[in-house]
Amino acid sequence: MRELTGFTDIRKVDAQATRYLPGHFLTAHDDDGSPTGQIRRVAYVLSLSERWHPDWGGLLNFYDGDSGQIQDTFVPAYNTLSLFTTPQYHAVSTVAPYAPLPRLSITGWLRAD
Ligand SMILES: O=C(O)CCC(=O)C(=O)O
Ligand SMILES: [Fe+2]
Repeated sequence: MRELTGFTDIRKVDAQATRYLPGHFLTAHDDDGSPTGQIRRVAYVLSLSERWHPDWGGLLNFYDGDSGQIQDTFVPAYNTLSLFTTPQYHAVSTVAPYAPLPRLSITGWLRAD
């Protein structure tokens, strides 16, 4: 991961398993860990929902700063690892009431603290 990302000071990784059900969401935030002493170089999302349709929500949207404009979207895709540098504004859109599956993933940060 150091070689892939170019951050040679990465020395640990944390992880959390997440399960978004209909109605779940994550509002815009930038993953800045400095208030708690964490140095988060790269965020990752390992998507584990076996199939997913964008109509079901749960989209990982990236904002252009805090302007509210969406500049990129990652749709959950099974067994796909998404990486992005932090801090960067992003959010997970609300999972639709009719989504037939939970949005499953393992997420965390590659850290230099
Ligand atoms: O689950 C995702 O796609 C992103 C989660 C996230 O942004 C976070 O936990 O900080
Ligand atoms: Fe995040």
